[in-house]
Amino acid sequence: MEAIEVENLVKKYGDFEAVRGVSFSVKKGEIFAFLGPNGAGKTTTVHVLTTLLKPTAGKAVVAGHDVVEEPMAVRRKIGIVFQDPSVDRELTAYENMLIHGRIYGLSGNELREKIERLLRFVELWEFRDRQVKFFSGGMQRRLEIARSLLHEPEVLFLDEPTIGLDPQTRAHIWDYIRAMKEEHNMTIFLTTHYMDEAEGLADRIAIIDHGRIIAEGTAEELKRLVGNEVVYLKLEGREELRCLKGDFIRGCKVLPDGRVRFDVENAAEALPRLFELASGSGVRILEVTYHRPTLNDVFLHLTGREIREDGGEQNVMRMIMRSRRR
Ligand SMILES: Nc1ncnc2c1ncn2[C@@H]1O[C@H](COP(=O)(O)OP(=O)(O)OP(=O)(O)O)[C@@H](O)[C@H]1O
Repeated sequence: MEAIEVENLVKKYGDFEAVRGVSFSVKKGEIFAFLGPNGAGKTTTVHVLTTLLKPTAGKAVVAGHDVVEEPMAVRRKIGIVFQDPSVDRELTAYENMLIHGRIYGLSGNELREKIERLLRFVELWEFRDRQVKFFSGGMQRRLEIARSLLHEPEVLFLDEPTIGLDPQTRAHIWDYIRAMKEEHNMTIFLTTHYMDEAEGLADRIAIIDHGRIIAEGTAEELKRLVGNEVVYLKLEGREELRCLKGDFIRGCKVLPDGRVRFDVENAAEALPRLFELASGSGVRILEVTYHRPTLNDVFLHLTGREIREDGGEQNVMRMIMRSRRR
């Protein structure tokens, strides 16, 4: 069954089309990532799918309900972790959980047990009575995740879940996300501009740019769009023998620095075969390097631009500015 189905979704702000006809579907139990640079339309799409914004055109069905026709039914079945912090900083972690649970009609022992289980899950149980304003950014994000799980959503939306966090905290949050999928078969839709996050977490990735999906597939499928993997060998031996011949070698070029570049389908599989060919031809291998395309190469290949890593910093600055304004 599809947990999310989106057809030709369009969202305009005035005359500006932020989402320009996107279509995709996400299967139940799948982690699906929207990967794209700042301003690509990721947050806008999340806001439409979570019923916070009405689409200008197109159709979106989440957890079996149309986002325009049955917004309340959608809301009951989804959890959201926003890009900007939304927990109450004056309250304790426990109080934040309690209020959120009550909004969803939970109470008594059931609510208390869930809060304990979830705060333990995100390793915040011992800090439950501390006001959130004394939490680090990572602790706040973990609390937001715990809170979003209180009503056992079928589909969880995470908008840039690790933006601005240090590498160790990011790794922790990735573990929680994987555990939610594995232990609860939860469908997770996440947006990110971090390629390692999309690659490390998502079963499938849609690359979004200027409001359009420009490619979709598993990380491996996307990388194949770029074409070959490349092995560079520094060889010692007769020059005319350096372009080793083999049916798995798609191209070979001697570079000005003396290294030889081999285009192959799969570098890991090609390496031992290149070693064999070299020793058979009496050529000695002095140095080996290889390059497998990254998702950045895919983005570059498709758009001619890079997904800029420093976009994260811009976002962090924006978050700081926004929280100062509050
Ligand atoms: N309320 C709004 N009014 C006008 N334009 C908007 C509004 N919200 C977003 N936009 C514009 O729509 C485009 C898409 O924004 P969106 O926030 O969806 O992108 P994003 O991919 O999530 O990027 P980011 O991670 O920076 O939020 C951007 O050009 C943005 O400036």
